[in-house]
Amino acid sequence: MNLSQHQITFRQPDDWHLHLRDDELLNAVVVPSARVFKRAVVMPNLSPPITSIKSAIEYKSRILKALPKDYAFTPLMTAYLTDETSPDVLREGFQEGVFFAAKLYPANSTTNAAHGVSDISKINSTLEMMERVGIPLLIHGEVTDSDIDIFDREAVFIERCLDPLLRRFPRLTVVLEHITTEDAVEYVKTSSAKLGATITPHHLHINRNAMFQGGIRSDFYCLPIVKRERHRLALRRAVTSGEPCFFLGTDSAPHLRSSKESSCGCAGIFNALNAIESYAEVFEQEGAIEKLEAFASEFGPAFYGLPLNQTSITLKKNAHIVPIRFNLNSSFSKNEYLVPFHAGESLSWSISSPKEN
Ligand SMILES: NC(=O)N[C@@H](CC(=O)O)C(=O)O
Ligand SMILES: [Zn+2]
Ligand SMILES: [Zn+2]
Repeated sequence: MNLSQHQITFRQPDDWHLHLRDDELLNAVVVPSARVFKRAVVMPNLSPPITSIKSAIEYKSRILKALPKDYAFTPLMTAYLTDETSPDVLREGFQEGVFFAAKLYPANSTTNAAHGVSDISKINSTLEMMERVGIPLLIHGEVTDSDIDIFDREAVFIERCLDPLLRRFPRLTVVLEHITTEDAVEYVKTSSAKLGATITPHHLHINRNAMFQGGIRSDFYCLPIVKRERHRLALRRAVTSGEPCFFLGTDSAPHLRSSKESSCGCAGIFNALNAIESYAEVFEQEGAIEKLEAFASEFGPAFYGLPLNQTSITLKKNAHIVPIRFNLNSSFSKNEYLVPFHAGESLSWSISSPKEN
């Protein structure tokens, strides 16, 4: 890492949790991610979800086709687990290099999770196979029981589902995605090195007040829902702790304006436009900018046993206002657009294009 007051150059980062969507929206959102990140773990919660080898291969080729020619970007594809997942298909897809990991959405826990797993015991044989073969399990860690308060769903998931799962499958590689609580930070930190966690930029910046600042603000609604201030502070300590179990995953989750501004708005924050700048802001505020590289570019590959990127990126001290809209092309209705995270706010760092070392 080359660090001065005005510029930081560091190993090119990867995004270990990303929603790229499909079709025209994919074409619009892939570029902001691919201009910064070398690799990204692409979430399979499309409609219909990515459950077969064929659909993953086809989706990957649509992603690559949506990239400008000179972009070197590797999408790492995931399989969406359902009650009906065939362990043989998953194993074959992994061994052929199509699937990088499998994603567990508890049924109805989040966007496009209706086909998710209704009860973890239903996928026992799949989990046994994953542990044996070495397929990582990525988890949206929230229970869905209506009697559990939405702010407690992650902590209850850890206690009721994750902890028993890790006891049953101690050699399974597991990532608890987009953690949002002090409880998750403590649990992951004190578990075996087989358990890691991704942390988003937005959960480092906002607490639950943001959703109700002067009115209801659906742009700050995502799942797991943002929590109290003490949880945000615990997450900030986690990312700057230098603990290798915590690594970067933006969970950038674009939804069209009509889906966000609605009486039943979708969960998800589109942060791909300025994700690395957003993380840099946090690390600088915490007086730990020198810890950014390990979190963004080293702990993820180390966790997954992948090579480190040999390219680098440069962030320059260049305060700028984030646009209030990310416009879409004419294939969308003219009322549609995306609102980027930090819309209208000032961020201190700007990225120059990635370059070779
Ligand atoms: N994070 C979100 O609020 N939304 C994600 C789904 C997810 O990651 O849970 C989406 O796909 O929109
Ligand atoms: Zn999720
Ligand atoms: Zn997500």
